Amino acid sequence: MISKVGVIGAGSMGTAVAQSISRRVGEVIVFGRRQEIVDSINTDNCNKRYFPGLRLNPNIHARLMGDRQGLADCEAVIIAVPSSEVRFIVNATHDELTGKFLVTVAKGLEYPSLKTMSEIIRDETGNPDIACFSGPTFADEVAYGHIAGATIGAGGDPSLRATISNLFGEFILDFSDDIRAVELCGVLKNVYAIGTGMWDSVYGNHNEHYTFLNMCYKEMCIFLRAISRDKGIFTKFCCFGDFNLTANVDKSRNRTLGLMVGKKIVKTPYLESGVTFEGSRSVKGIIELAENHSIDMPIARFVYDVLSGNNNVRESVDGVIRKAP
Ligand SMILES: NC(=O)c1ccc[n+]([C@@H]2O[C@H](COP(=O)([O-])OP(=O)(O)OC[C@H]3O[C@@H](n4cnc5c(N)ncnc54)[C@H](O)[C@@H]3O)[C@@H](O)[C@H]2O)c1
Repeated sequence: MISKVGVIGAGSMGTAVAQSISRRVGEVIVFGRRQEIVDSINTDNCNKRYFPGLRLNPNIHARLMGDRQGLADCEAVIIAVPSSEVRFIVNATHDELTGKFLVTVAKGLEYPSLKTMSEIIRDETGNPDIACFSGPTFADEVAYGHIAGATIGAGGDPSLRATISNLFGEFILDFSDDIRAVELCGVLKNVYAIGTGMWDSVYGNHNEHYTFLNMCYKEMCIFLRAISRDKGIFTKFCCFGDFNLTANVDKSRNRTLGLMVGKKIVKTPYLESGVTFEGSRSVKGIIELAENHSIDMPIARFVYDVLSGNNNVRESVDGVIRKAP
C-alpha cells in the first residue's frame, strides 16, 4: 500500500479522486491554491466550495501549492488541474515530481505542440513512465462513491501498472499501453460533445440525436484507427463510455457549451476562454492532427467553424449532413 499520495488541484476532480483513493492509501494530501479550501479540508473534512455536502475521509488533508516539502514527501502524485495549467504547474514543481509515480486525469491537447498531458509531464519531469486515467467519470458521482469505469493508460513498467491499478481499485478498470490514444479519446469526446450540443440546439428528436451521435462516433473511430496502436480501444471506458457520457448528458460542460452556442446564449468566437470547457481549446489541435494524418473530419471542422465565429449554426449543421461519410 502506498503511504502518501498527493493530488494537485483542489477542484471537483481533485477532491473526487482524493476521496476515492483515500480508501486504499495511508494518507492523501490535496494541494490547492486557495487558503479557504485548504482550511476547510483540514478543519471540517469538507471542500466547502466544490462539495459542501460531502464529508471527506479523515485521512485526506490539504496543503497550499507552495508547500514543496509536502509534495516531495508523496510517493505518487495525481495531477487534476485544467489542462491549460498542467505545463506551468509541472514546470514549477518538477524537482519534487521527478522520479515519482505520476498520473494525469487532466484532459486536453496543448496547442501548437499538439502534446497530450502525459507528454507535457514527461517533457517537464523527464520521468519515462507517466500514467493517465480517463473514463465516464463525472467528478460528483466519483466523489459520492458511485460505480464508474475507467481506462488506465500506462506503458511498459509493470510496477507502475500494478501501483496504479491498486490506487484506482474502486473503479472498474480496463487498460491500454497506448497512453496518447487514451488521452486523445478524452480530447475528441469533448469536441463531439460540443458538436452534439450544437446539433441538438437545432434538431431535437431522438432519431436526429442518435443519428448525429453515431456520425460523431464513426468519425472518432476513423481518427483512432489511424493513430492508435491499441486496436481494442473502441470498446474501452476512455472511448465509448466517456464519449457517450459527455455527448449525451446535460451535466457535461462541453455539451452545455454547444447547446448555449447553438441557442446564441454564448457568443462566438469562443476558443480561448479560461473556463474548463476544454474541448473548445483542443478542437484546433485535433483538426491539425487530422490534417497531419490526412484524415477528413467534417464534424470536428464544423465545431471549429462555429466556435471560431460562424454564428449560423443551422447552416453549419446542415453542411455536416451533406459531407457525412
Ligand atoms: N479523467 C477523468 O475522468 C476526469 C473527470 C472529470 C474531470 N477531468 C479533468 O480534470 C481536470 C480538472 O477538472 P475539474 O473538473 O476538477 O476542474 P475544476 O475547475 O473543478 O477544478 C480545477 C482546480 O484546479 C485549480 N487550479 C487551476 N489552476 C491552478 C494552478 N495554477 N495551481 C493550482 N491549482 C490550480 C483550481 O483552483 C481548481 O480548484 C480537467 O482537465 C478535466 O477535464 C477528468
